Parts: sequence; structure tokens; C-alpha cells
Amino acid sequence: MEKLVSSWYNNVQRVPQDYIFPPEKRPGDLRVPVDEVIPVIDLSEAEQGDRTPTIQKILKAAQEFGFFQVINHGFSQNLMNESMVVCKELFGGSNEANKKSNSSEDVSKSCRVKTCGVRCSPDKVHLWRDLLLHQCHPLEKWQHTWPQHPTRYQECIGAYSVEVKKLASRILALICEGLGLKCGYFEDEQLSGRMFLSVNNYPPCPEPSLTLGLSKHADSNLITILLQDGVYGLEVLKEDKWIGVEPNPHAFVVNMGCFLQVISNNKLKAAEHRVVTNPNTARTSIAFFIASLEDRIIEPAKDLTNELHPPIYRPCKAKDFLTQFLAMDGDSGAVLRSLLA
Ligand SMILES: O=C(O)CCC(=O)C(=O)O
Ligand SMILES: [Fe+2]
Repeated sequence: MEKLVSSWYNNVQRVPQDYIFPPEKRPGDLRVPVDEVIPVIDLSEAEQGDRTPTIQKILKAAQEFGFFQVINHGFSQNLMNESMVVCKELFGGSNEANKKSNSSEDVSKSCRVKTCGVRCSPDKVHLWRDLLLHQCHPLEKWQHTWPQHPTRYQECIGAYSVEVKKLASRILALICEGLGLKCGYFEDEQLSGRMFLSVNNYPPCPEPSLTLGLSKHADSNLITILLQDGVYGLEVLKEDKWIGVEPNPHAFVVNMGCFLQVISNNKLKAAEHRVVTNPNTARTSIAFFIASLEDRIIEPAKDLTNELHPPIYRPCKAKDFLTQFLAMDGDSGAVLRSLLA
């Protein structure tokens, strides 16, 4: 088992060789890109009456950027703060006992805090990240398998999972309406019934220009709802330029996955993104992924295709998509191209 970055980063002044990306993949100059801003959408406006303006903003952002942030979403700020604190504690924080127990061989393999070995990165370079990844739906099936340290983890993240699932459904309902799909299209258990959560920890890095917390990728699911702490790191690729996602611990970042790009017949975009590191502060993020059951066929929605707008992609089972995705080292663009009709 590889040692967690959070357990040794403090002892090094240089990034170890196997964490250094090839020059063309390195973040290099780390000034925060400010050319464009990822749209921030106030969800309370849709609750107060006409949903149309909010839907239009969501669709536009999902088309142009594949990303947006939502504020005034109704999610309890206390629960957001508490979840972030609990997740930071997972990686030790000040508590070495937590860190050791969560990464020890005693913890069920599916719920162990681990680091990202070379297999996590298409470039065969290690990532400057530790993470915990687990399923969360149905809650009763998984909650007891989650880490027992910190002791509040299961309860707090259980509540978080329930609330973030509701938020995801609300956002998917707005997208559904915006695309002109029949009401409840995304509520199908086969299509959106696989949910998992990953807690990412990016420790401070002595040479952020050489390495990455997460290399360029698009998510291979339907939609992702991400909570970040106040530390910069997430960047989105748009027309060959990286755009920084402003850290806002009161907002959720929403991004479209490849399945939504296929279903929407390219109306919405699964944008590539990456995470850069910084020398001073650890960054934590909590990503909630809505994905499809393995046997669900993913294809352009029938209501969005006709003679004038033929399906751009061939139907493909969710599990075959994922197999391809892994075989192509997470190159979502290549997988999508291989599915062109
Ligand atoms: O940590 C982040 O901000 C992004 C995480 C991410 O992109 C992912 O887990 O797929
Ligand atoms: Fe991602």
C-alpha cells in the first residue's frame, strides 16, 4: 500500500520524481486564470416564482462551460461546515490516530483512505492527493461500512448524502425542463440510482508548478455536485484555456458528466477539469457523483433527436462506457469519439 501524501509531505522540500508531470502537462505558471468566470447561479430565484430565468442560466452555463456554481440553494450551512470539518479530520488534521486507523489494513478495502497511485493518472505519474471513495445509496446499505473515525463521520456524512441527493435532484429537474425532456426523466433509478462520494485531500505542496492534485479529466457519470473549502485548486478547460473556479464554501460546484453529454446529444458539455496544488494550505473537497446502474443503456434521449437532429452517439451500456474509460486511461474525449454514430 502506498503511503498517504498527507503522512510525508511535511518531510520533503522537493516534489519526488514520480510526482513530476511531463512538461506539457504541468501547471507551470500558477497565476490564477481570471479571463472568464464560472457562472454563479442563485437557486432561490426559481423557488420564488418563474423558474424560466434560472433554467436558462443553468442551460447556458452547462452548454458553454459544463460547470456552474449554485448559491442560496437551501442546503444547511451548518451541515456544509460540519461535513467539511469531519472530512478534514479523516485525513488526520491534528489527529494522527484518525489518519492511521482510516488507512490501516483493518478497514474494509472499499472504505479505506488511500492515495492515488500511478493507476489513478493517465500520465502514469502519482497525484498529489489522498482520498476516500464510497457508495452512499441506499444509505442503509452503505453507511455502516464507512469510516468509524472521526466518530461523527457516519452520521454527518449520512445527513450530507441525503441532502446533497435532494439538491442534485432539484438541479436535474431544472436541467430536464430546460432540455425539454419529459418531467421526471432523470428520476429513473436505472439512470441515476448509483451514487458515491469521494473526499479529496490535497496536502500543501513544495513545488506546485511541477505536479497536480488531479490531472485533466471529465467525469464519467451523469452529474457531480462538489463542495470545496475556501482553498483554490479546481480549474476548468474551456477552448484550450484553464479557468479557475472561485472557492466558495457557501456554494456547490455542479458539473456535467459524460452521460449527460450523451443523453443531451451534445447540448450540454462534460468539461475537462483538473486540480492544482498550493504551497501553503491543504485543500479538501467533497464530490458527490450521480451515476447510472451498470446495465443502463446510455444514449441520446429520443425526445431530443429527429431527422434534423440525428443522434450523435451510439447506445452504450454504462458499464461498457466505464470499461472503455478505464482502458483509455480516463480520456473521456476519446471514449466519446469512439461512440460517435
Ligand atoms: O477536488 C476537486 O475540486 C475536483 C474533484 C474532481 O474533479 C473529481 O473527483 O472528479
Ligand atoms: Fe472530476
